[in-house]
Amino acid sequence: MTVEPNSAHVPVVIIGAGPVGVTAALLLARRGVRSVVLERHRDVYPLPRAVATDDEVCRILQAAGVGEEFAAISRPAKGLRLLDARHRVMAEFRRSVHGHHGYPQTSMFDQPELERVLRDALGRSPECELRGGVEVTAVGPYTSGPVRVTYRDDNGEHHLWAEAVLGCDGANSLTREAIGAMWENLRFEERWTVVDVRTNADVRCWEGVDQVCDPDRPATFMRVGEDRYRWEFRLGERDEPVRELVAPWVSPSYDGDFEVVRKTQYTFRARVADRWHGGRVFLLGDAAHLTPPFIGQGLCSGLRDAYNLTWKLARVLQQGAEEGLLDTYERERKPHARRVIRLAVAMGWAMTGGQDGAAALRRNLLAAACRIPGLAEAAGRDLSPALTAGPLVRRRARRGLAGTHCPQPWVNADGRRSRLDEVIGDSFIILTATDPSPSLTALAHGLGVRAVPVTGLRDDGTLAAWLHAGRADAALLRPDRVVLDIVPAGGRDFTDTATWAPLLHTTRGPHPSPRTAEKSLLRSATR
Ligand SMILES: O=C(O)/C=C/c1cccc(O)c1
Repeated sequence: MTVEPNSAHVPVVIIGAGPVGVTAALLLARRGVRSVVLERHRDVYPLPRAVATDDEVCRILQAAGVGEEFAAISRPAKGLRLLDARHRVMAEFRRSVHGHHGYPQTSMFDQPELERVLRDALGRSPECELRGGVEVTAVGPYTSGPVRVTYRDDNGEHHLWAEAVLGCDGANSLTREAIGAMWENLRFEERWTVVDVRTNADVRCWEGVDQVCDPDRPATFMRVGEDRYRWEFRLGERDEPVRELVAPWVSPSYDGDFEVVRKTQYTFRARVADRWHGGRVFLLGDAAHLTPPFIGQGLCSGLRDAYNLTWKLARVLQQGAEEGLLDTYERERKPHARRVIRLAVAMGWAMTGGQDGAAALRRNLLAAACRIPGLAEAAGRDLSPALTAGPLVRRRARRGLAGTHCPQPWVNADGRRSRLDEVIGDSFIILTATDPSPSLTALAHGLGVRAVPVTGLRDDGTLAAWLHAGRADAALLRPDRVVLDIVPAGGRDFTDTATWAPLLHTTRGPHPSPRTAEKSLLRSATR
C-alpha cells in the first residue's frame, strides 16, 4: 500500500514499529484493514530486551501469521525457580511444552530476531506500509471525525488522517500525552542492571528462569538461547564488572569466548495508564502499562492488547459493528494488565524483601519466599488470568469458562492435521459438545455465527473434556478465542443474549479472509 505524503487518509495509523505495533498491523492486515506504521528508527532495534513469551502469545503470533517462524527461533523453558541467597531451590514452577494454547507455556527468544520475523511478514503484507526514520510530532484532535497524525521526515512535515490511531510508542509515549492519560502508580520502582551475554562457557544453569530471593543481592538468571544468557541484578553500591557479577554462574577462570552483548541500567516500574483511549486513539503495550520483568509478562501484555483490540477495530471499521465494541478494549485489558503487574510486583517482593515498612519483617520470612500470600499459587498457574465480566464476557460463576480461552489442540479435518485456530476461522463461532439442537442452530443462524460440534473436529478429546469440565454444552468463542458465554450443561440455549448480541451485529459482510483454505477445512469438518 502506498499513500501520498503530505495529506493522506488511511484507515489506521500505528505509531511505533516494535513487536506490539507490527503485530497489530499484521493482525489488522489479516482482516483486510490497511495501516501505515510510523517508526523513529530505520531498522530493527538491534539490542535484546524482552526474552520470554507464554503460550497464549505464541497463539497470537500464529494469528498474525508468524507462528511457525517464531517456533523456529524460540526455545521452550522448563519454568521458574525461586532460589535462596545460596542458590538453593526453594520452589519450582514447571512449565509444560504442551500448554493450553498448543505451544510451550514459556518460550525464550531474542527480541531482535522476533522483530526481524515480524518486519519480514509486514513487508509481505500489501495492506501495511512501514515508514521508518520519521518522528511523530502530534496526534489529534481526536474528538470527532478522522484523527490527524503529524510527523516529520527528511522532506519536512506531513499529516495523515486516520479512522483510528494505535499508540504503540512505548513508555515515553507521545500518544499517551496526546490523550491526556496519567500513570496510576502500582508502587514498585527499583534500579537494576541487565546483562546479556553470548558465550560457550559451561554456565551453571537449568533450562528455565531462576529468581534469586536475596534482599542483599536479588537477581534473575536465565538461558535465552544456545549460547545466550541474561542476568539481572538490583543495582548495588558500585557498578561491578560483569565477570564479577556472574562469577557464581561462570567460573572466573574461564578464559574462552565471553561477549557482553549489552549491559544497561533500567528502572523497573509498575504502572498502568488511567485511560487507554481518547476517542479512536488507543494505547497499547508500554504506552499503556509498565511492569517489572520478574514473571516475563511485559511484552506478553502488549501483544494481548494488540489481539484484543484489532478484531474489534476491524469489525467496526469494515463491518459496521457498533462503536461500543471498542469500549470493551480498555474495560477488558486494563484490569487484566493490572493483575499481571501485581503478580510481577509480588515476585519482586519475594526477591528483594520489598520497599515498604514491612520489608524488614518480610526479610525474615524470605527463607520461604514462595509463602508470600498467593504468590506460589499464582506463579504456579497460567500467568494470564480470565477476563473479568463485561459486555463481551458473560461470567456466571467465578470459575466458569467465560473470559477464559478455548484450548487449541491439533484437529483432523479434510485429512489434514492442523491447529484448531487454523480450522475454525477468525470470527465468532459456537463449539458444541454434540450436534446443536434445532433451537441453538436457529439462534446461531440469527446471530450469523456457525455452530460446530467438537466431535467433527476430531481432536484428541481435549475440546470435549474442556466443555465437560466447564459444565457447558456449548461455548460461544470470540474471534480472539475467549469464551463469551456458555450454554450450561443440560441447558437449551444461551440465555440473556440481550447483553452481548447487539455487539455481534454488523451491517456489512466481512472482508474476504486470506484464509480461504481454512474455511474450506471448516466446511468439511462441520458437514
Ligand atoms: O514463569 C515463567 O515461566 C517465566 C518467567 C520469566 C520469564 C522471563 C523473565 C523472568 O524474569 C521470568
